[in-house]
This record gives sequence, structure tokens and C-alpha cells, in this order.
Amino acid sequence: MTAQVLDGKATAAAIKAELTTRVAALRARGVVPGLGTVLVGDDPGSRSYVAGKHRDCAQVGIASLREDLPATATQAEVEAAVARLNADPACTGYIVQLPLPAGVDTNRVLELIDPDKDADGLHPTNLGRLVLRVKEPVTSPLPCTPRAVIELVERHGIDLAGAHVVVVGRGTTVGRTIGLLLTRKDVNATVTLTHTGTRDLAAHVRAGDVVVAAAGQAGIITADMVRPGAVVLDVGVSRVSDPETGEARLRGDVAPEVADVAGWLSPNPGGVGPMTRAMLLANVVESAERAADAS
Ligand SMILES: Nc1nc2c(c(=O)[nH]1)N[C@@H](CN(C=O)c1ccc(C(=O)N[C@@H](CCC(=O)O)C(=O)O)cc1)CN2
Repeated sequence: MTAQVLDGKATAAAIKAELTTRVAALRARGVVPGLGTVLVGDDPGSRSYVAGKHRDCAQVGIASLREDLPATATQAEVEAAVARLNADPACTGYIVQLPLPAGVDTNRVLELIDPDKDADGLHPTNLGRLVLRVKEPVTSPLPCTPRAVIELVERHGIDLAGAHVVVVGRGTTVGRTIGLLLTRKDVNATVTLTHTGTRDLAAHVRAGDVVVAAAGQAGIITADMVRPGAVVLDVGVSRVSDPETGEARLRGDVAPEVADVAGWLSPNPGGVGPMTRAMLLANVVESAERAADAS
């Protein structure tokens, strides 16, 4: 079997085209959505993701604002950047790029974000809303990567209702939050959350109709662990050095041979990553629409 491709690049492009129309409609009402970013340090991955977010904003007509701080920034300096974006009326939503350098308390920073400007859906108030609203629509931003996974699968015509989804990894941006979305009534999947402490990971993964690999460990999901025909989403990214050239290369959590077994597979790059960026834009547009409708 050769897996069909869950094409994140093409799907994200279609979503961005839809959002461009919605942003134009907001601008016609005098509302200009503005995304802010807080980037601390010079991690090449984080720098490139933030640059991509600003490029996306320019493409769809969202204004963008940057708070770039050095790796030596103190907790107080990071908190001051958050306070500036909270107070800036031109910023309708913003994100703090993760991970933050060691020495900065991530949870403390996330808690200081104005929940109404939380474009990542990672503020405790917004996560709490997601916990409480199982049946009714959620009218607050949703975590971008979990939303990206679900949107990518559904836009390829795959129904998640009743499916057994096995999630590998318990990080803040994906593993801990994706189950909250997948088990909502409108998605109706059943979720197993696995992590580094899980005994016999392979047996759990093999039981999945859908596998979400978000452990950040290159090639952890091998072909023998995947049920033939399963839907596999490769979310994790690791930078590994090429043994021959020594150059840094990006590798996903899913070994290439999984394509011979899976029914559907998201490429990495070109799968969940571009969709994560598209869902961030969707969060910003939806928040601006809600605010405009309320005023
Ligand atoms: N505040 C947040 N921090 C982080 C998040 C997040 O959702 N919010 N997720 C990840 C990083 N991330 C977004 O911030 C992200 C990762 C990857 C991509 C992407 O488009 N990747 C490309 C490949 C890019 C490359 O070649 O380097 C792809 O998959 O095709 C976008 C966003 C952690 N931090």
C-alpha cells in the first residue's frame, strides 16, 4: 500500500484564500485584524516559524506586530512585552512563540496574556472553556496544531466520528490539548494519549485508526507499529545532524516506511505545519469578527 497524501500545503492555501475574503470584509467595516508575536532568543526554528506567521499575515491582509527579545531577556522583560501587546489596540491577537528559553517561566507568561487576545488558545481561561464546552460551539480561540490536525483530516473527507485516535506525546501545544477537541460532540472520536511513560507503545499505536505522532522524537513511529490503512499525522519535528555531511536536517516522528502501510499520511514538511499557521490566522480572523459583531 502507498499512503494517500494529507496535503497540508494545498489545504492551507485554500483556507488562506477563504480568510483573505473575510479579512477584506472586516476591513470594509473599519476593522483591521492585527497579529502580534513575542519571540525570545535566536532558535533558528522559532525564528523561521515567526517569520512565516508574519508572511502569512501579509498575504491575507492581517496587520502584524513584533516583539523580538534577546535570549538573555529576563522574566520581567518578557512580561513587559506581553503587557505592551495586551495594551496595544492595533494588536487584536498575539502569540508567544514556544519554547521559551530556560529560565523564563512559560506558564506564568501564558497566564499573563489577555484571554481575548490569545491567538494560540493556550491561556488557561480558553483551555478551561474548551474543557467546559463539549456540545455547544466554542467561541474562543482553539489551540492551533490540534485544530490543524482535525481540519486537515476532515478536509480530506475522512470522518473522525467513532474513530480511535492514538496520540503520541503530551506537550503543551499538541498532545495535552488535542484530546479536548477530538472528544467534542461535533468530532466524536475516542482518544488514547500515550507518552514516554507508556508501557508497550507499539501495541497502543497499532490499535489506532488514526495516529497523531507529536513526540518530537525522529522516526519513533515505525511501519510495524501502524495498522494497515491507518491515518497517520506526523506532527513532531526534530533537527538531526546528517551523519555524512554533519548538516542539520529536519526529521518528523514518522519513519518513511510508514507510507507503505498507512492509508493516509501527512508529509513532514508540507502537512500539519502549514495547517498550524493557517489555523492561527483563522483564530485571529474569528476573534476580530466576534469583536466586530459585539460592538
Ligand atoms: N506559541 C506557539 N509555539 C509553537 C507552536 C504553536 O502552535 N504556538 N507550534 C510549534 C511551532 N510552529 C508554530 O509556532 C510551527 C511549526 C512548523 C510550521 C511549519 O510550517 N513547518 C513547515 C516546515 C518548516 C521548515 O522547513 O522549517 C512544514 O511543516 O511544512 C509552522 C509552525 C512549536 N511552537
